[in-house]
Amino acid sequence: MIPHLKDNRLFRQAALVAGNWVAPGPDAIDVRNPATGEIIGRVPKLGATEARAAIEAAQAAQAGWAARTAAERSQILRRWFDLMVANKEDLGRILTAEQGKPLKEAIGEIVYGASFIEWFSEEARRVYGDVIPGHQRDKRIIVLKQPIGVVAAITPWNFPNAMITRKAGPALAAGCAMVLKPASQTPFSAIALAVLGEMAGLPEGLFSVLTGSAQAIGAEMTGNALVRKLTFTGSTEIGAELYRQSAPTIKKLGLELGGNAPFIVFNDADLDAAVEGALIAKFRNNGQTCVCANRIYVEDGVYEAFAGKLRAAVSNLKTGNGFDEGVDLGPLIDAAALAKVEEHVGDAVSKGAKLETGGARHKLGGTFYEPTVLTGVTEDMLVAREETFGPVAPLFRFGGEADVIRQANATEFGLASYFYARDIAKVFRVAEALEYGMVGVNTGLISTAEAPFGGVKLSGLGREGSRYGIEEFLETKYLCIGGVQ
Ligand SMILES: NC(=O)c1ccc[n+]([C@@H]2O[C@H](COP(=O)([O-])OP(=O)(O)OC[C@H]3O[C@@H](n4cnc5c(N)ncnc54)[C@H](O)[C@@H]3O)[C@@H](O)[C@H]2O)c1
Ligand SMILES: O=C[C@H](O)CS(=O)(=O)O
Repeated sequence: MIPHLKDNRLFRQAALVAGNWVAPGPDAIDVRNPATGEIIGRVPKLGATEARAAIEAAQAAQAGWAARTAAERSQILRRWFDLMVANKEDLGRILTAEQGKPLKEAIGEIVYGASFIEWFSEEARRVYGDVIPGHQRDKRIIVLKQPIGVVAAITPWNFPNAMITRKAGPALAAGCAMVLKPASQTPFSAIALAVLGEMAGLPEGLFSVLTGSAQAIGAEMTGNALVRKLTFTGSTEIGAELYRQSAPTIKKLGLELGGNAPFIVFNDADLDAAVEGALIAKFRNNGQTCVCANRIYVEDGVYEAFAGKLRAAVSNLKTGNGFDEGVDLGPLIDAAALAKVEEHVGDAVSKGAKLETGGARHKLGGTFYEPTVLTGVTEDMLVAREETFGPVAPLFRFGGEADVIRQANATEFGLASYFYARDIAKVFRVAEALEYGMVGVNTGLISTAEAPFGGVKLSGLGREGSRYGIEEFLETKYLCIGGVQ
């Protein structure tokens, strides 16, 4: 159970399948608090049969949902948003219990996640088509935008609320239905969203939440022809597998995948602002975000000054249980995540990097790790090539713009990137040269519902959020009307 909830209806140990709540069976999945290892609850282990039932119910519900006016859909989404905000403390407590991030940060994610429902409750009423001048005297050309239909969504553990609403918001606003499989580590945030969705008036069967076997549920989602769009957020490896599985039914795909973000500090940067930006871009969610600064490049002229400021700031970060007052960094999600962080730090130090602060498991034990700053990092180290996904800030030195652009782009990923500089000509040159879907200029926090979130290369396909985000859930139909004399 989750202590101190104001409304215990939000913590439900069940999955929502085709409008029915399904309780855990004998093969239930245990969900643990990553900070303590304690079991906080259990969810049913569902598979292809339940996924198929949910998809068929979604197909049936979607037609009626799409037939409603845009204003009617907008009003229900707005109620969903209002309920999320009204219950943000409870939703935050559920999120901290299953994911580990500090409660203040978890509530921040609820507000951020709710903003996608708010944004797309507004976009719902602005899905416009076109009327195009005919190519012949008797022809009229009309372009319609129509909902793609049944959408399958698979989401990760690191943002167990916002990665769902960033998909459900535009999908439902467009008139689609959704079958969701959340991460098994963090199902209760998704279930709480479904509870609030029912309260808001989402029709039965329109939104299902399936907990259980990722492979079995995923195979049904990718193989079932009724599913016309698959939207996935997670690792590039799994995203590529789902891409392959979806090919026989030619589904529309949305892939929000891994990252390897460079964070560049030029000689003319505001160093204090750059340190503040690095703290956010590197240590938000304990370094477990896809847009985290994975490589920090600092120009020769300010390297020592920046390294000293960052070391001092990181040394003040407090690691602990997300429910405890004043905690900045929670636990890593599991032992595998801890092992990867240790591997990256050990590899860097063995190849000559210097530990400025941290660099070891935290005295709290479990999956807690000390916030770490490394200097003297070079391109041959693992941290240069792989997504660390933990509280490790590796500082590379560079000399000159061309050098750092080459280093920054030397990766198969292309999600987020950041740089600090004040010369306006340099700002435009560097922003245009970086091969990424998103560029933060003099800021370390770029994620917002107003902007198109997404990447290039192995970081994925499509965009989420902004006016572009709803297009991902629409089909374009062209009418050619003849005989109009
Ligand atoms: N681009 C983004 O917006 C974004 C956001 C968050 C996380 N991520 C990326 O996700 C990764 C970390 O998250 P993760 O560990 O949950 O990723 P993951 O790929 O292991 O899991 C993501 C989701 O896919 C499911 N899954 C796993 N194997 C599957 C299969 N064979 N078939 C169907 N579903 C399957 C999981 O249960 C989970 O729900 C990192 O690489 C991170 O960069 C990207
Ligand atoms: O992990 C990456 C998510 O997209 C989190 S956020 O959108 O950057 O907050």
